[in-house]
Formats: sequence, structure tokens, C-alpha cells
Amino acid sequence: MTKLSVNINKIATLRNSRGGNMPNLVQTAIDCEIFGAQGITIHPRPDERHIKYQDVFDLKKIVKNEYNIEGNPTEGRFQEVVLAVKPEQVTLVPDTLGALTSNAGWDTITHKAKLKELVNIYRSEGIRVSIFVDANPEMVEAAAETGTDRIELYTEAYAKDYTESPEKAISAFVAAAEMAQKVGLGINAGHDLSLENLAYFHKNIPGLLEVSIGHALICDALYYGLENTIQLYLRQLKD
Ligand SMILES: CC(=O)[C@@H](O)[C@H](O)COP(=O)(O)O
Ligand SMILES: NCC(=O)COP(=O)(O)O
Repeated sequence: MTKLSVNINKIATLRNSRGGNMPNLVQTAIDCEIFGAQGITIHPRPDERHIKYQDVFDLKKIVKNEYNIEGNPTEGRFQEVVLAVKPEQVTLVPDTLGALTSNAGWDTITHKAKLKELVNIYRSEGIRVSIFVDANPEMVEAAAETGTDRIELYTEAYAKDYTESPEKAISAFVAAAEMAQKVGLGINAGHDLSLENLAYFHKNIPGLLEVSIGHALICDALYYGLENTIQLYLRQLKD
């Protein structure tokens, strides 16, 4: 079974645009789970442009299923806050400061020693670790040597290429997933997954445990409503 974790960054973006508490981020997270989401993902960034560090604590009190916090562990208050909150999962992403959004996976060969150290810290606090990687078997293999539990396949390239050729778009991801299975890593995926491209990804990636989806899902919710939209995404993930 593949779990759907709803990324609610965009709800915080909308809230912050007026400085008040509308829409209410905490209530949205509660409702996402009521509507069927099996997890909530957030990605606090050092500039707090959407998720604020206080949100990370507030959400901890209400997320009932899986709480997944993504971000660069070496920037801002990320590490301190994650260790204080102890979510079910932390996803390490090599974001550069000021990037519009996440735009690369880790080079797990170059950064193996640092990642190993970080994985140890989180795992010793009982937090499952996932490392954000491009669809490259070498990077997946080296990720396993850090001791991480899972990888998250960075799916922007898949989403981009899907419209031209789904078969071509998926091939590197299948190879990366097969390597993950070979070296005993769990497989998550995310970035630009959508109602258009999700079912094909799910059908073709062996052992896909979780997808985290925000941007497209929240856009769809403007038209279909949040409850219907979550149901539509869950339908794409049916075995
Ligand atoms: C890690 C990842 O893939 C991103 O999609 C991220 O979680 C989204 O971050 P933004 O909402 O800041 O673009
Ligand atoms: N890890 C990916 C994520 O949480 C959401 O990415 P996107 O759907 O907002 O592109």
C-alpha cells in the first residue's frame, strides 16, 4: 500500500499572505487526515515563508497518522526543532538558501559522512529518516551506506517528462527503485506529482511506500474541494 501524505506548505503560504490565521493550518491538517490522508508533510524553510517554526510544534499536537518534516538539516532551526518535536519521519533535503523550491537530490557519495552522522542523530531519537535523491541508482546505493531507512525519489524530472513520454519518464525511477529494493531501503517519492501523472508512477514503481504531494493537490482543491481532491488522489494509489 502506498500512503498519501499531504504537504500543506501552500496553505501556510496563503495564510501568511494576509498575516492572520486564515486559512487555519492546524484545522486543515486535521481535516486532511479526516478526509483520508495517511500523513501530513511540511517543509519549514529558514525564511519561514510558508511553514513557521511555531507551526511545526502546533501540528505535532494534532497529526494522528504520520508526521513528515522535510528540509535541510544544516540550515536555520531545522535540526533543533525536529529533534524537539520528534515526528515519525524526517526527510533530509539539500535545499540551498533562497531556492524557489527543492531542485536537487543529495549527492550521497560526496556527503556520505555528513549524512551518516545526521542519520545516526535522528534514528537514535526514534525518528525514521528518508534521504531525498535523484533517480540515480548510484546515489541510492550510497544512501544505503548512511544507514537511512528510506529514500525519497525527487520526481520533478518524471513529472516534466511524463507529458511527452510516460515510458521514458519512468525508466530512471524504476532503476532507482530496483536498486533501493536491492539494498533494503524503503521508497518514498515526491515533487510535482499530480492527478495526471500519479497513477502511472504508482503502477510502475515497485515497493512505493509513500508519496508526499502539495502543490498540485492544493491547486486541485480550489476546483474540487479538499475532501474530494484527497479522495481523487487516494484513488490513483489503489492497488
Ligand atoms: C522536498 C520537495 O520535494 C519539495 O517539494 C518541498 O517539500 C516543497 O517545498 P516548497 O513548498 O517550499 O516548494
Ligand atoms: N516531498 C515532496 C512534497 O512534499 C510535495 O511536493 P509538491 O507536490 O509540492 O511538488
